Amino acid sequence: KMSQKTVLITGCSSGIGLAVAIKLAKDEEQHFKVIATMRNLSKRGKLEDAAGEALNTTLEIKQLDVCDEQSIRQCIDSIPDRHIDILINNAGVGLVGPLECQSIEEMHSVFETNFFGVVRMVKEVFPDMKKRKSGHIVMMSSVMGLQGIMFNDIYTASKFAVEGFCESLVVQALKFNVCISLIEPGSVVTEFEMKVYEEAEKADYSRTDPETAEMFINLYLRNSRTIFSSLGQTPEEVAEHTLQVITSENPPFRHQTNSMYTPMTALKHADPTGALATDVFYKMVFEYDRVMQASLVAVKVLRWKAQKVQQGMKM
Ligand SMILES: NC(=O)C1=CN([C@@H]2O[C@H](COP(=O)(O)OP(=O)(O)OC[C@H]3O[C@@H](n4cnc5c(N)ncnc54)[C@H](OP(=O)(O)O)[C@@H]3O)[C@@H](O)[C@H]2O)C=CC1
Ligand SMILES: CC1=C(/C=C/C(C)=C/C=C/C(C)=C/C=O)C(C)(C)CCC1
Repeated sequence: KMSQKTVLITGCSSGIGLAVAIKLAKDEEQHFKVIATMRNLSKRGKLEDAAGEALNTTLEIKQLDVCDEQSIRQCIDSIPDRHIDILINNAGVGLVGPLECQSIEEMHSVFETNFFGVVRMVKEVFPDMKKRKSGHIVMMSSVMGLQGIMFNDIYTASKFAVEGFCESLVVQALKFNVCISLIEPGSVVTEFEMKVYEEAEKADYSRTDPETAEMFINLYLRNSRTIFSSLGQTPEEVAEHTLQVITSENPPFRHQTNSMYTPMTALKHADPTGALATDVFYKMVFEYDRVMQASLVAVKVLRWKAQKVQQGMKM
């Protein structure tokens, strides 16, 4: 029987982090001891409810803010021998909109969480893993860690930073028998989406020109909603992929969870000048808007039908 592995996950108050924590804690063979962390323990209710019997058996909740070195140190020091087998860097925030409407402080805070949050965690955990000659570090990256998407300039840059960081670190890690994996979901239906829309609603569009504001609201936001409702995965689907990655005999360095996004991330490799990727995105946004909307509706219908068939088979 496989021995129990200690898994520390960041950002477990909602969404993907919560789903991964629950998935691993409810593993039938109890392969995992989950340390589900969140920056604000007053938000623990949802995780506790979902955990049920797993709470305080295979799942333990601890405070950890990826932007606060002291809270990271405290949390990890509280773990017996500081022994973490698998670290899942999930905590992250989004930011959408025209650059001119965003303050440098907001941008800093995206990088503090999405990039430096990962760096702080890895800095604290990697040396122990190297000493033990074992361990696995997993990042919740994004397809936006591979391909930029209009009006996600800063968020995309923060995920590219994570990808570059890992690409560099992975070779050293391999020498110490430590694995690194980047999980790259496309759109996932979580509070993430709502949070960025709410921020977008509060934004001051007088700081940009009317044409840009119009593009953001009528092209980006509208298409983005359609994309989430047609291509969006559930956090449980991403959790299933995460389980596959951490239990894999030979864990992949990169893993996309939604094959619908794979062609989009391959464009830059098909044409190193970058013209193909830029051209395809330009056309999708400005010329084939209606074709794209129509095909997304078709995808939605097909997924809905597939779901019905699946439900039918279960009965
Ligand atoms: N939703 C999507 O479409 C996609 C998301 N991702 C990535 O998945 C990850 C999870 O996002 P998702 O579940 O969708 O979004 P949610 O907003 O549902 O969850 C984000 C989590 O991160 C936490 N968090 C934010 N800042 C900090 C911090 N400083 N310290 C600790 N925790 C923090 C939040 O805590 P709090 O409740 O306190 O704010 C929350 O628990 C992110 O890294 C995101 O970039 C990747 C691809 C697609
Ligand atoms: C594909 C695509 C679009 C939007 C994609 C979106 C909105 C993806 C969201 C991904 C997320 C949220 C990843 C999180 O890390 C556009 C620009 C509307 C039109 C062109 C094609």
